[in-house]
Amino acid sequence: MEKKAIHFGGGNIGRGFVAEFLHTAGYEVVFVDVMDKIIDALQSTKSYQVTEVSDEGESTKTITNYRAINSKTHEADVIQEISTAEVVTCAVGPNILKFIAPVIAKGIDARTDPTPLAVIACENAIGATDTLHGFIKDNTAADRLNSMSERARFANSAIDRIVPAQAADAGLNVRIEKFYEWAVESGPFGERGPPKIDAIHWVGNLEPYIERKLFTVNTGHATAAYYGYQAGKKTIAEALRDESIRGIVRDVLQETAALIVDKHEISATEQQEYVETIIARISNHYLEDSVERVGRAPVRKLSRKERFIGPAAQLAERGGKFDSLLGSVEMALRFQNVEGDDESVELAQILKENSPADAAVRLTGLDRDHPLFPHVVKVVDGVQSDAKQDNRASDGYRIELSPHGIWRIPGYGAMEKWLLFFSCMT
Ligand SMILES: NC(=O)c1ccc[n+]([C@@H]2O[C@H](COP(=O)([O-])OP(=O)(O)OC[C@H]3O[C@@H](n4cnc5c(N)ncnc54)[C@H](O)[C@@H]3O)[C@@H](O)[C@H]2O)c1
Ligand SMILES: O=P(O)(O)OC[C@@H](O)[C@@H](O)[C@H](O)[C@H](O)CO
Repeated sequence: MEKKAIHFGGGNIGRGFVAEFLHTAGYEVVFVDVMDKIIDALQSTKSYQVTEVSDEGESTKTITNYRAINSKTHEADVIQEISTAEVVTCAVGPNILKFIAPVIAKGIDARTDPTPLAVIACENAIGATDTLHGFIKDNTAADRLNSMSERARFANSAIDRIVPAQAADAGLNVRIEKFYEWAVESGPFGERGPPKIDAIHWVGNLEPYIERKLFTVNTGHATAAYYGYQAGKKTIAEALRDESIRGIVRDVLQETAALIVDKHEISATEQQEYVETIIARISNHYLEDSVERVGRAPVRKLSRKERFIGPAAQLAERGGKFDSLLGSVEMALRFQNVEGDDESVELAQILKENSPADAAVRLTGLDRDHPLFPHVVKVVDGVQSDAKQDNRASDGYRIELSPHGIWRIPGYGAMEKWLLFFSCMT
């Protein structure tokens, strides 16, 4: 019988990465999504194309052998498919895991196959599969919990491939970078071993892989996005062509490199090479990756285990340097009321309604006695003070040099951008 994988989230990484590699590994892929447009397109086509773009040119693969189900309207079908599949993956965003858990729990509960289902969440988050597992347990009857490992095994993953938002007329086709890395824990599969998916690098200990990825690729990416946004840049590549932003990204990645080298068995030379590869990857101008996509969901990105506070907190605990990371935190806090980004509106509201310390707790989840906490409160205070000044700004303008060497008139987004441009030119 043909191998079957169920993939939640037919978006960019779902179609351009996970489904591509499941397809190559010989799986029929059943996409599950809630967006009618994506489901309709997947149901009415027999193939789509994944095109890798790089300096070496373009290379296209055709993905076939898939079906699609809308879980909003056909939950029973999804349960039935999960009950007879080998693998369940997802790439829906870390905040959506709680919504897909109930249907996965029902599908797992309905299984009779002696081989447990392999569940792998492919999100940019530390322990995303553990988080999903927790929600699945919450949706499983108490008397079925002890035997759940006979029906499903849960493995965390680190997934790396840049898939920007696609052109409006692209349909299902996806343009992506050539580079990819997919590391998944092997331990949860025990003696039976993991499923055979060649693109996956199975590892005993995922922590070095996920921390190195999140605290280099995503920390650098988000830093370029937030500084780039303030400077009026459209894409990450454009932001990184600006020497001052490129320098800031390098400074931030020096700090996270110190943590990674100190904590994991990764040499300084190896990490430096990795940093250079990442800067080259995120500078790829063929991808046209917008600063808004990479900066999306700032509340999530400012949270405790995420790309800025995660490494800065660990560096503070170890007596390391973290001021460049604080600069990225400041720029993330300034990513407010961005069109189409609900979290950027929520961020503005949180900053408006809370004291600096309360806002810092709410956004970062840091304990008040953590060594990083007073530094974050100071940054929050600065951003809030600027917002208050802006409200009074009709009386006149205040021009200041930010700690990161950027001239700005706080609150005057567009003028900040011109001043940054001007300060970079002089
Ligand atoms: N794009 C990248 O470069 C990249 C790379 C590595 C990891 N990731 C991670 O992959 C995840 C998805 O990112 P993306 O860029 O593909 O986002 P995306 O917005 O393109 O795709 C998300 C998809 O999930 C679907 N979805 C939302 N709620 C759902 C639900 N309840 N059930 C089923 N589907 C649902 C959406 O309709 C959408 O199709 C994120 O965690 C992201 O951090 C992205
Ligand atoms: O997906 P996010 O919002 O966590 O982060 C945005 C980008 O940094 C991210 O999608 C990268 O493109 C990806 O992590 C590269 O592997």
